[in-house]
Amino acid sequence: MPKSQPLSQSKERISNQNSVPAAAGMASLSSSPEGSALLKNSPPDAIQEESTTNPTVESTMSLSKAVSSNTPEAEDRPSISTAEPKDSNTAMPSIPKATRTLTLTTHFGDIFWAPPNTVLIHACNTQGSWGAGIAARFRSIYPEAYATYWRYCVKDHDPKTNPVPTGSCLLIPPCETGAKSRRHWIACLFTSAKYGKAKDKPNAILRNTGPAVKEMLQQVRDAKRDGKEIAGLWMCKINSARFAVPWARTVKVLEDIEVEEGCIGDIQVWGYE
Ligand SMILES: Nc1ncnc2c1ncn2[C@@H]1O[C@H](COP(=O)(O)OP(=O)(O)OC[C@H]2O[C@H](OP(=O)(O)O)[C@H](O)[C@@H]2O)[C@@H](O)[C@H]1O
Repeated sequence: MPKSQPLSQSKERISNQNSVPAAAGMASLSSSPEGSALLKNSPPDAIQEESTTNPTVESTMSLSKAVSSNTPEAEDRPSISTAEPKDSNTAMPSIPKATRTLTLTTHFGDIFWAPPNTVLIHACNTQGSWGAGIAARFRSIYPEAYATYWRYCVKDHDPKTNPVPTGSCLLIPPCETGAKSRRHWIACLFTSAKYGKAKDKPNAILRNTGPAVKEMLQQVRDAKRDGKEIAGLWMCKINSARFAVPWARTVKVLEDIEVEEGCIGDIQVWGYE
């Protein structure tokens, strides 16, 4: 396990706009639109229940059940009894699957302690800059992943003419080649177009966060389906420092995200506050 290192809150920005990083294996996974809600077809009288599964951690789980509402009235039924289904089950409406929402557990410590094959999740701008805060730590620990992020933002897209869409995610597989390098996936959530004073407003950052996380969950699911090893999802308190969005507001967005079938539904949040 790597040693704990002090949080980097340096105000200095590492200049990167003018330097082309060393090449690294491209690892962009394609975007897909937001997943559809499982209860889209629920009858209007569906009952919603909310329960907190574990009060000691920040977690929420929503369950929804549907009640039959489309049994035909007696007068609408055909008078010939053979038209009635013999097995009453065949007349039952299909019961929608329960939906679950994302569960967060909070942990005190450094996100870079994660075991191999963990996905480390952080918030990014679309300009190709990991210049400050935890992003600068990512840049120094994972230079080849940084090169992939930079190329995606600046070469595959163009910050001025064809920027990476906010509300999307770039999932970078483990790609460091150094002897001592850590084998981590890195999920870049594009929650703001710009950084510094030009960063998006908190409400826009929050609007971008839900779709970006959903896309990340889908990309992780697809990677697992392709046989890739994913040990779990670890996140820092995204948006909360340089992007200036109170952490509690981001938590609310995260805990409302519906987890699609086959997707990991738990994220460990690591930090020192
Ligand atoms: N080792 C560690 N383990 C666990 N948690 C750690 C940690 N080190 C720091 N934290 C915490 O991680 C949270 C996020 O803090 P950040 O300010 O970095 O990120 P943010 O999401 O608000 O903003 C994104 C923009 O910040 C960057 O820099 P630039 O704008 O480019 O200059 C990017 O490039 C984006 O654009 C805070 O709770 C820190 O305490």
